[in-house]
Amino acid sequence: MPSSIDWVMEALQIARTVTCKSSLDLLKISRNSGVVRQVGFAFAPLWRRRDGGYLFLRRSVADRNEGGFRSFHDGSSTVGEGEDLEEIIVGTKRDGSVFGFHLNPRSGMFESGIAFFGDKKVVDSNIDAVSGREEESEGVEGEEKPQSRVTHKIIFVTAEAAPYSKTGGLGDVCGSLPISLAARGHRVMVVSPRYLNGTASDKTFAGAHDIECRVKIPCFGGVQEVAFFHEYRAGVDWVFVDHLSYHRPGNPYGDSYGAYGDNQFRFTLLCHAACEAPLILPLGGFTYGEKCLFLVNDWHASLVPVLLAAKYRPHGVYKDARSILVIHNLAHQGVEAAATYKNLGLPLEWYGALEWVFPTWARTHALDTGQAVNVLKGAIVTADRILTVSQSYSREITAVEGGYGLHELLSNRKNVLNGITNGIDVAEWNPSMDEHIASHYSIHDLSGKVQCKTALQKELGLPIRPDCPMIGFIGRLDYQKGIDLIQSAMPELMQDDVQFVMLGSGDPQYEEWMRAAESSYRDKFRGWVGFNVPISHRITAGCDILLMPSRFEPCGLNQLYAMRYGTIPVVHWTGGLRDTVENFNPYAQEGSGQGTGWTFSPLSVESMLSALRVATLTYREHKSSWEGLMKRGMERENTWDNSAAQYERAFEWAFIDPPFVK
Ligand SMILES: Nc1ncnc2c1ncn2[C@@H]1O[C@H](COP(=O)(O)OP(=O)(O)O[C@H]2O[C@H](CO)[C@@H](O)[C@H](O)[C@H]2O)[C@@H](O)[C@H]1O
Repeated sequence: MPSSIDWVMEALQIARTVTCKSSLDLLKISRNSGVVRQVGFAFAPLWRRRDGGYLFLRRSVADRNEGGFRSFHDGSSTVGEGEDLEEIIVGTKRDGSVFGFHLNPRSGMFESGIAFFGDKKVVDSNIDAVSGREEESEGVEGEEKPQSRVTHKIIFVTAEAAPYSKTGGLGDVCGSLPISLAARGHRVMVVSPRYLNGTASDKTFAGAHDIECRVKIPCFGGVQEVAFFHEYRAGVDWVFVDHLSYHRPGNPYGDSYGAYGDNQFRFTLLCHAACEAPLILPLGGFTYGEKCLFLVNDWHASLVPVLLAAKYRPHGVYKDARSILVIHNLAHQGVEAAATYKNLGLPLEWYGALEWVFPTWARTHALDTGQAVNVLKGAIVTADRILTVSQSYSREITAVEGGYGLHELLSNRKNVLNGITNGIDVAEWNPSMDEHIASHYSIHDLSGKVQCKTALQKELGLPIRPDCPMIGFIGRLDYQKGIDLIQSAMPELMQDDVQFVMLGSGDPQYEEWMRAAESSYRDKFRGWVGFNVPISHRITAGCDILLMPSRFEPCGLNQLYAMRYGTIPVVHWTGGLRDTVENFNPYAQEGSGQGTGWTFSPLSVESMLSALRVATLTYREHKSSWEGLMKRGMERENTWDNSAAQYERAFEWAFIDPPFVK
C-alpha cells in the first residue's frame, strides 16, 4: 500500500505532465477499486507562497480524525509538517502546471483523491474528466482573467437581474457579479422570474428558451407548475422561472396601485423552483448537482436556506450544499400574517424559523397578538453565512438603529457576518464609451463632460449655462433615500445659483412633489418621474454633483457611478456611502488636496445644505481642487473582480464549516 506521501507525489507527477492554461476542468483520480469518493471542498488558504502559489489545508473534522495527514505540500516538496491533518489541497504554481490537489486519506490509506488540472483532457486509466464545459466565458481575447483556485457551482437566487429585470441596485449586482464569478472559473447559474409586462422590456427575455422541464410545487393549498427558460450568456446560465403570476403589467413587485398582494406566493414559487434547478436542469448537458452554493439575495430568495434545511436535508439531499444570505436591504423582510405559514410548503415543525412577533407598540389593536412570519428572518437563522454589501452596513445592522428589529439575531451570527462592497459594471458605466451620453471623456481629457452638461440642460429645457453648478439625484423615491430632506431643503437651495435635476419613481407623494417643484422653479429644477436607464447615464455624466442624503445605504451604486464619471458625490455619512466616499480635505498633500467628495452628518437639512454649499463654492472658486476631486474619483478601483475575490473567501469559509443546520 502506498504511503500518503507516495500518493501525493504520484499524483503530482501526473499533474506535471498536463499542460494547463485555464482551469475549468475538474478531473477525478480514483484509487483502489476505481471508486471515486468526492468529499467537501472545504479549504482555507494558509499561506500565499512567494511565487504566487497557494498552500491550502483543510481544517480537521472530529469524526474524520482517524486518518491524519501529516504534511503540507506546495506542489513540489514538503514544506511543513503537522499532526492530525486530514485533507490538503495544493494550489497553483505560477507556470500553471498544477491547479489544485485534494486528498482524502483515511486510516493511512487513500481511497480517492481529486485533482483540479487545466483544460487539457488527460487519458489515463486512473483519471476521467467530468463536467468540464467547453464554452469559454466572454472576455477580451488574449486578456488574462484572474482565476479562482477552488471553483464552485454557484446558484444566485434573486428577484431581479439586469438587464432582464431591474428596479434598483439588486438588479445591477445580480446582473454583473455572476459574470465576474463565471470569468474566474466558477460554474454560475442565476435563477430569477421571467417577468412579462406587455411592454418593450419583454424582449430582453427573447434569448431565453423553454428547456421543457416542469416542476410541480406544492404550496398555497394547491400544486403549481412552473417552467424554466434558459439563456447561456457571458459564461453564466441565466435561468428564468416561468409562471402566470409573473406575467402582468407593472414592475417586479407592484404597479401604480402599490405592491402586489401575492408577492409572498410569487417568491415562494421562485425559491422552490430555485432549489430544484440544480438537481434537474441539464444545462450544457450536465446538472449542477447537489454540491453547490446558493447565494440568496434579500427576502425574496430567503426561503431557500430554510427549504434546504427543512425539506431537502432530512431526505439526504443537499447535505454538502451551502447557502449564503446576501442582504442588500434590511428594510424589506417579507413579513406576512402568521396564518400564511401553511402556504409556504414547509413542514409545520419549522414554524419557529420564520416566527415573528411584533412588539406591542407595533400592533394595530388590542386583540392583535403581533404573530407573523418573517421570511428574511428565516434565512438569517438557517443560512450558513451572511453577507451585506458594505462593511459599515454589516456593523450597522447589528445595532438597534440599523437592525430593523433583526439586530439581535444578526448579532448572534456576527461570527459568520461580513461586508463586501459592491463593484460596478465598468463596461456599462464608462464615460469614454457610454452610448447614452452626448460626448465621451476620460481622466486624460475631461473636455467632453461639459458638453454632456449642456446637452442635458438642453434636453431638460433648462437654461444652457456651462458654469452653473448642476446637482443631480437618481434613485427610488423612498424613505430610505432621504427624499424628504431634499424636499425640505429645496426652497432654500433654490435661492442659490444652481440647477437641480431629479430622476426617480416610487412613493406617489414624492412623485407629485417633483412635478410641483418643476413648475415652482422653472429655470432651476427638473423632476423626471419614471425609470429610465439612458437618462440616468446622462444625469450621471452631465451633473457636477450627485446628492445622496440616504437615511441608510447598504452600499449605494450611484455614488460609484458618479465618481467614475467625474461627478462629485455629496452623501450622508452612512453605510456603504461612508466606506466609498472619502471626504475632501483641501489642505492635505501640501495643498493639493485629498478625497473624492463630501460626507455630511448628522442627517439634517442644515448639514446637507452646508455640504452642498461648500461643494458649489469649491466648484466655482477652486477649479484645480475640483479637477483633483474629479480625477481621484475617476481613478478609483471599483471593478467587480475585487469584490468577487472577497466573495470567494466567503465561499471558502462557508465550506470549511459543516452546514449551519444539518
Ligand atoms: N428612476 C430610475 N431610472 C433609472 N435608473 C434608476 C432609477 N432609480 C434607480 N435607478 C438605478 O438603480 C440603481 C440603484 O442603485 P442603489 O445602490 O442606489 O440601489 P437600491 O437602493 O435600489 O439597492 C439596494 O441594493 C444595492 C445593491 O446591493 C445597494 O447598493 C443599495 O445600497 C441598496 O439599498 C442604480 O443603478 C440607479 O441608477
